[in-house]
Amino acid sequence: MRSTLEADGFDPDSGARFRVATLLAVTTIAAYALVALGTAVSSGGGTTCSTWPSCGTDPTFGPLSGDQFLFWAHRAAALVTGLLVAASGLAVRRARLGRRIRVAVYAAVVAFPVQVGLGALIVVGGPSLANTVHLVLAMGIFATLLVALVWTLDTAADARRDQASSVDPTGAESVLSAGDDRTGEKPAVETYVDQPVADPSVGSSADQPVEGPSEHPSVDPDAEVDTPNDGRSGLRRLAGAYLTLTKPRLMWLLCLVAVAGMGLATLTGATLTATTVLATLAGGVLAIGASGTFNHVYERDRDRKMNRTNDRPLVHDLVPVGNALVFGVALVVASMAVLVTWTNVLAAALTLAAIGYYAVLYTVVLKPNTAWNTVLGGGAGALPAVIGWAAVTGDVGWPAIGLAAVIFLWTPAHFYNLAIAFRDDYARGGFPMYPVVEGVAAARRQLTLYLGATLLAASALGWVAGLGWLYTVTSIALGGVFLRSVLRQYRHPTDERTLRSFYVSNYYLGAILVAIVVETLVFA
Ligand code: HEM
Ligand SMILES: CC(C)=CCC/C(C)=C/CC/C(C)=C/COP(=O)(O)OP(=O)(O)O
Repeated sequence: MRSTLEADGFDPDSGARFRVATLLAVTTIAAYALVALGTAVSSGGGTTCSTWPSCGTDPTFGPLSGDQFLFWAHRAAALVTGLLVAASGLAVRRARLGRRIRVAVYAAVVAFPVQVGLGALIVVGGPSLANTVHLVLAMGIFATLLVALVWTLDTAADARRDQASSVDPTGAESVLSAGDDRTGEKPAVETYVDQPVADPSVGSSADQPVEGPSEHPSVDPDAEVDTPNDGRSGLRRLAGAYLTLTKPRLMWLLCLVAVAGMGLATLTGATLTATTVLATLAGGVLAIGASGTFNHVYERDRDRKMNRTNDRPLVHDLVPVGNALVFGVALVVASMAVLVTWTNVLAAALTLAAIGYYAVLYTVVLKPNTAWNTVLGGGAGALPAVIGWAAVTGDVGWPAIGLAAVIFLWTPAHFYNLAIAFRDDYARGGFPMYPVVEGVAAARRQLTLYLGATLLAASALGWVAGLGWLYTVTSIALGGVFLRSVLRQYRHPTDERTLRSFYVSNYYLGAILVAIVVETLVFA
């Protein structure tokens, strides 16, 4: 039986496709390093290098300054990436991959020498427009390669499914198409059903004996705290229940976002005092606690239906709903009092908006009604960047908006991992999360593209804010780790790997935020 891919003139060997994908992945990560180094080089001042290609220095003798190191690293990365792009062009041609993949990779092959020419023009004193075009084209090359890579991985997974079907057209095909997510490697135990869940509101997959993600015991940070009858004294259990309502595990990263926003604000020359830092963090923690509490109250009936959340305090009446509401309101009042007293009205108003965004816009309007809930909901988590900046300066600035954009784009790359792993659970709860509505393959594609956009936004932020080598090196290293982690899901789409990407997403963001804080507050 000829597979559909063969009928379309494709090479049916999934192994060959995955090998091309590996080369494309390395090329894409190298292209990202090139973009990140490029933004660092152009924001670090164009005077360090005055000649091309020698940079006016000999790299083998004498210590290089930080800027010279970045210039040399940029040139070395350009050389390596150029060779990889050329090799990728040859590889997609030889593997007879689909037309759109070839066109995308060839476009990168053609654009690359143009980039080199523009780079040389900038160094020898070309117009400033050349700098902007150089940067935009670099981002375009990265984006084109990433899209080609995603298409290649998709066709490789399709080919693998086709191959598995043709090996066993009766049993395996039906198992794979109905129950597996395209891999055929470990059916039934750890892989996903690659089809949307038909009607999320009735949790259609709830009755299937799904093993793995939906039953995963450890990802819910609240699980141990909430478990009723766990032998703790009544008072400690009650305190634990109230603490759980505030969603404490989320706080460190959101606080780090706010501190990074404050750090960026100091680049304007504004002074940062210990009072501002402490008050912003205290007000922020109280605000996150308030919005988390309202989220628990509103979702208590759906939480009861989901394995991941059915041990939450309100599901077990550990806290009466009325008390939880009073607790939430008290936290809002305390947060506003702290922020107005020790920071400023703008920071307080933005925090109130963030509470409304998460507790009402996301929880009540978006989450139960649209698969866009995560994308649009990302604005809530992005606001702390602007809040931190506003607490220091009393206004809103571009670097803060740049950081907010990074968080906004990062959110789907963060949460879709969890949504994929727990898609049956979300379906049970009646939530139209993207993988529930559109299927796992589409969600993974989206998350990869959002990750690419996050990496580009992080580079743009480095450019706008003039961040230096620590931020650049951290972005490249952790960005590469995050991208690799997500790309590995295509080849090994298990819940374990998907959840690993979820945690890697937090480490990535945490690391670049720490780099911002160190560069702006420690190195300054
Ligand atoms: C629409 C936006 C977001 C959604 C839907 C989302 C969803 C989730 C979910 C469901 C969890 C599991 C923990 C739990 O049950 O409470 C989680 C964990 C977490 N999220 Fe997000 N998240 C979003 C945005 C953010 C943002 C903006 C940040 C910080 C900048 C963040 C940081 C974290 C952290 C630190 C964890 C804890 C991971 C751990 O258990 O160690 N999230 N997120
Ligand atoms: C300053 C301030 C108030 C900021 C608020 C921003 C905020 C708390 C963003 C986090 C969003 C988040 C972690 C949602 C959790 O998803 P979920 O609620 O869908 O998770 P669940 O399925 O576990 O309920």
